[in-house]
Amino acid sequence: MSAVAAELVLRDINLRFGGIKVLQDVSMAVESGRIFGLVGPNGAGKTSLFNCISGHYRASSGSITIDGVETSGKSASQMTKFGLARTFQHPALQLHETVLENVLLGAHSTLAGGPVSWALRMPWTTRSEKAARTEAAELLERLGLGDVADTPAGELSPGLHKTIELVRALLSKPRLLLLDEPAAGLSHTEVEAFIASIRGVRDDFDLTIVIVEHHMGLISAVTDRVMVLDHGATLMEGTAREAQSDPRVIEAYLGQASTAEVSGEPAGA
Ligand SMILES: Nc1ncnc2c1ncn2[C@@H]1O[C@H](COP(=O)(O)OP(=O)(O)OP(=O)(O)O)[C@@H](O)[C@H]1O
Repeated sequence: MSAVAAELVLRDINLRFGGIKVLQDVSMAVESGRIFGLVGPNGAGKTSLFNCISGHYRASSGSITIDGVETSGKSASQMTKFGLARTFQHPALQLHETVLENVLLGAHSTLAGGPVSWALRMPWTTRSEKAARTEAAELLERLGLGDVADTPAGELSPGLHKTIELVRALLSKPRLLLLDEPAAGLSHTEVEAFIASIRGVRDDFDLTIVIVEHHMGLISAVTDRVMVLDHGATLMEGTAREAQSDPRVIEAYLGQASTAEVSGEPAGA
């Protein structure tokens, strides 16, 4: 598989848990190299859709393809081989380990050999691990974490935890990157830094990116297109600007306790 940004196509995705319909006939197409936003009120089904794409959930029906190859039904670890990496709403880090060690957890899918040769520390494994360390250190530098590479992750802010997760995802050399609420818990300055860097990351690493996010300022600044989900179904698709002025979207958000989300104010900044 060539290392070119992936094309992602979803057709009629349905997801049910018992009698609950979490996703209903959701379709979307993300062209290679685009940054695509997935927005909608709380409980709309955004993370569930991510989970279907990343193999953490199995869709009840529908098709998911990456560069035309069917991937629905594949496990999360198999999806890594299709060039997919993701971050989570709540980063799962080893807080006592250093930033570098946490990032290296993302390198296993690209290390030579397997668990047996890693445990026996065979020469090719050691070489590969050394290369991963160098690459991780370079990536940390590139994303502004070079100075804290040897600091325990627990000593850093929640915003920097998100960056560690992003670096970890990039280390697996993805072609398709799913970011689940990258701005949640970030300060205003950290959100601005993320906005300033994400398009460069997309270009430098030749990625297609899908972002779930409530922060409409961020979505407007970085996405090419967005899809709005509500109650598990597609409400509209278009540019972020079109979404923000769409009466259906405004109404869906007005049903929520806070209307700040659609007006572009940061959530929790
Ligand atoms: N494993 C599961 N079992 C049962 N219901 C689930 C499961 N996962 C998600 N759901 C339900 O699916 C619906 C959509 O949840 P989801 O987390 O995908 O929404 P979301 O749009 O990401 O919300 P938020 O913006 O608050 O993160 C919710 O009603 C949720 O309770």
